[in-house]
Amino acid sequence: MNMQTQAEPFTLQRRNPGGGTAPLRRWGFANETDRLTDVLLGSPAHLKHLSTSSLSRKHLREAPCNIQVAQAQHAELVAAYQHFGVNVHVHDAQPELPMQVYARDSSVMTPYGAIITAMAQWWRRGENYAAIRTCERLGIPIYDMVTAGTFEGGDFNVIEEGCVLIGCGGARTQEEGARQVASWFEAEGWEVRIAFIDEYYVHIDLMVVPVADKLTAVCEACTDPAVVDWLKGKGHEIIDVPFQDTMALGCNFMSLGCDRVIAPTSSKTLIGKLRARGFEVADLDMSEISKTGGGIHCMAQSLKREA
Ligand SMILES: NC(=O)NCCC[C@H](N)C(=O)O
Repeated sequence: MNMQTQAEPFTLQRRNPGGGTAPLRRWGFANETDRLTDVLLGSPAHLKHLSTSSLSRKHLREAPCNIQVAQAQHAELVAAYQHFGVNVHVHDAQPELPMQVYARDSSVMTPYGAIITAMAQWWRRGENYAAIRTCERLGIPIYDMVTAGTFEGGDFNVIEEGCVLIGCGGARTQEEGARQVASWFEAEGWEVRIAFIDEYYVHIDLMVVPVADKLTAVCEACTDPAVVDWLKGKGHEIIDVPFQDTMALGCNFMSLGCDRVIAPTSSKTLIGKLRARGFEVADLDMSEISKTGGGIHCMAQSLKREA
């Protein structure tokens, strides 16, 4: 029997309310640092530089994004995934969705299927419906959909197998949404920690991103020290990313597993520390596209990772 015949059928709600939902065979991952085989990206075809956050507003005032350059930078990102042998899946581009390039946010992959989130800003809400269609097209069963307030995918941060850090800034992910998702994963037997952050930072994946097993990049200058202690208490080594780099999305990179990382060129300290540890780092100039408020991690959703 091949993988395809073993794949679970597409469904709109796979979650077992009492917990014990079976992990998927065809899609998903145990953690965010195993070898990435399939990634979901969004097209920048209809990207617009909108006033979405303090960070994007600052660039909008000073030097708005050159969309053509941003699109070329995104093409380099796609090429990098392909270079590393990752299968790239892309949402169908829709002119009504100017932020669809940030594929991390409208849905979230889990070991049990995708969560359809609930975007906070009206110009991103349609991305949730588009994500349902993408799941149907790719045959990814939906675990569940967020119905209690708003919840954005950049706030669902799998720290290690069976452990998730949920960001809650209020403006994007509301406490109601965070608690609903937390309750699902607690029922599955996961350790769940909610991190309250200032809405200035938009999502928790601006400041905390897993690199490898027990190795996590954190901007210690803006991350709650209790979260840093919690990570250390779990045996994680921390790679500290400077505040200024973090504000330029320098802590927002993608682990491909097997000591390979895609990171923004501007994040010199992180790249230096990773290379010193023997990591292969593909560094890409993301400076133009990131003016619109997100980085490499925000633009990617792991669909499948293999141990
Ligand atoms: N996970 C992320 O941090 N995503 C970045 C989203 C950027 C987009 N301009 C937004 O503000 O929604």
